[in-house]
Amino acid sequence: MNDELLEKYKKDWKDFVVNGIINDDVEEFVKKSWLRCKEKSVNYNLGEGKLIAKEELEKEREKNKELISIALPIMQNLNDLVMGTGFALVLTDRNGLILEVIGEESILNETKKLNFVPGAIWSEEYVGTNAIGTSLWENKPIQIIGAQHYCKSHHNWTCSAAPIHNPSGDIIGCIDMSGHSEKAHTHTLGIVVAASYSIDNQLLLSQTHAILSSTVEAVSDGMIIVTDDYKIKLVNKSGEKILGVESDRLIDLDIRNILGTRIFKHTEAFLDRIDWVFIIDEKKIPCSVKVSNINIGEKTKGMAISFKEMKTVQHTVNSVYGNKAIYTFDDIVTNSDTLRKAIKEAQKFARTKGCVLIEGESGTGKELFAHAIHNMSSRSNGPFVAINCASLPKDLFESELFGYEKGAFTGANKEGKIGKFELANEGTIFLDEIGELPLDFQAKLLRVLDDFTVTRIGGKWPKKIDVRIIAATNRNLLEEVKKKNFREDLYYRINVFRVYIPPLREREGDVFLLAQHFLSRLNKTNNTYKTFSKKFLDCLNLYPWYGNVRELENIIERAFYLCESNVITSECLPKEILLGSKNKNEKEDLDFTSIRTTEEHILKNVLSKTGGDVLKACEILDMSKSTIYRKLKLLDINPKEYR
Ligand SMILES: Nc1ncnc2c1ncn2[C@@H]1O[C@H](COP(=O)(O)OP(=O)(O)OP(=O)(O)O)[C@@H](O)[C@H]1O
Repeated sequence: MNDELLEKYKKDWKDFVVNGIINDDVEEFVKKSWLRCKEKSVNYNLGEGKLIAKEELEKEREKNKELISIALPIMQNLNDLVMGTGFALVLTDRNGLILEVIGEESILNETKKLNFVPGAIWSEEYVGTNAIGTSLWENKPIQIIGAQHYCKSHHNWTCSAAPIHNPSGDIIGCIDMSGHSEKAHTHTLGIVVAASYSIDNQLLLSQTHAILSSTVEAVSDGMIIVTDDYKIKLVNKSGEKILGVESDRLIDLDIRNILGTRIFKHTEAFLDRIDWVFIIDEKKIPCSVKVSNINIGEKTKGMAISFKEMKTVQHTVNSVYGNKAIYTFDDIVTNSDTLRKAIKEAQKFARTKGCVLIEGESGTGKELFAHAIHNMSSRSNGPFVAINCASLPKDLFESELFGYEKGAFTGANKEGKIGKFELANEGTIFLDEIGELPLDFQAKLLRVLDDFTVTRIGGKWPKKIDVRIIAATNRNLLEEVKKKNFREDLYYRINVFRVYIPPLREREGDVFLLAQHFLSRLNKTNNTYKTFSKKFLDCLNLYPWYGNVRELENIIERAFYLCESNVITSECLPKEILLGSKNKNEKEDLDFTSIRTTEEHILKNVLSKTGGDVLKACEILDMSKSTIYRKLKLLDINPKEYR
């Protein structure tokens, strides 16, 4: 700095402070600052920074923790560069409070005398025009040389300061470089400006990183970030939970050690989710995985791997579809010794792992038993997936039971579909009406039962499944085996434990007991106190109940709602029950052919009334969908012919 200029500054200062004259060539920002100082009656003979208490300084440093942690390393680098040139580097908060000072010992000893130390406020208000206070006021980089300072004690100094901004653009502090006035150089200001930009950028990066980290932590999926050379750099909390390890153990590990190499060659994994297995400490964790490239410009700099445990996928689908067993053995109402014996046996079987075959006429309670067996088994916390083999179109068997990969066939869901066997993993699959299973599918089912693996349609790898099979039928399966409608090997495979549920007409006392049971349930839900008339109960007792408990349940419900008084009378029974009960003995003597003929007659009649609409026919006949389809098949009736 040339001496002439330093002398000129001194003269300008004297003219202003002593004579009250502002020379025209005084720089604008200096002029404005001097006027502010005068207005605030700053004492130009003082100029020592105002010290705050130690505890207050600690509080302020805590508040500015992030700023200090980012700025300090940058200041230290700068200090190493300018070492020996007689400068001190200072960091302040937004009010000019000094948070950090670094520099050479000799210069720090001098600055101490002016309270140019941590804990001192260097705003214009306390020390007049100076680079720190003035740049914070002006919100721009400022250099103040010699007598441009308002206070006389700073006239041997030169300071250059630049404000620091947070990512929203607010001033949060400033960085300053101070030295003797003869060392003043515009380059010093340039250095300070570069440092403040660098701090601004680091703050922005730190904020972006914080946003990214909390986003990654907020997602419920597991997430792993890897570099382009497969090194793991981040694992979120959900990821740690799914994989059962802390991220410390995974950081810097090659992802291929736990996910294999093949997935990274699989284009599908980059386009969509794919089922894959993590292997950690020899433990296999099947997951649904998606890999996404992290691209910066044209270059791939790493990958983001998101994953869900297959168990969670299975659990979500099961809770949406309500794949749960709701009944227990306590829900089975009976007075019959034979049924009690069946319950005892079923309870024994429930505790084993073997397949159970439940036989009984339609509506006897086979599904109820299946629920109860599942709920008493060790799999009771797992899913219970029921599938009715009679109501499933032949073409859909495989896709429903085994699932399919996306794009496996025309018309398939484009995301692919998880099959019932996979959904039932660690639980039970209930194959109702197994006797209706087409022969070609029986062979496929047998293969599943042999090795407990399933391969989705269009899938490349078989998946191991852990399911218990409960099957039910209202046919005489052994007869079907003899007729070659059912595979003998499959019959013996599923018939490990057999439960036979006797028809309602053979269960003494059950009609009355169940009728009362259904009535109290209805009374409870409707808050009523209805009872049955004696004649009503007599009619029930005389009726043969070929539709079993389901038919009885429907009749009671119908009578309950039809009957307006508190006593349910026989008038609320449908004609066929009244008629049926009158002719019970005759009915029991009917041979199978005559029942078959009657059923055929009724079904055809109803179908012609409903125009071939099977669902409407179900309603009219109080029959389940599966029963009606089974009967239609048995009687060789094609509903389409009635349209
Ligand atoms: N012993 C019982 N106690 C209470 N409710 C019963 C009993 N048996 C059957 N039910 C009820 O009767 C109805 C029919 O039972 P379920 O569906 O289990 O019969 P199913 O033999 O599986 O019939 P289908 O062969 O037509 O599928 C259900 O509402 C069930 O809750």
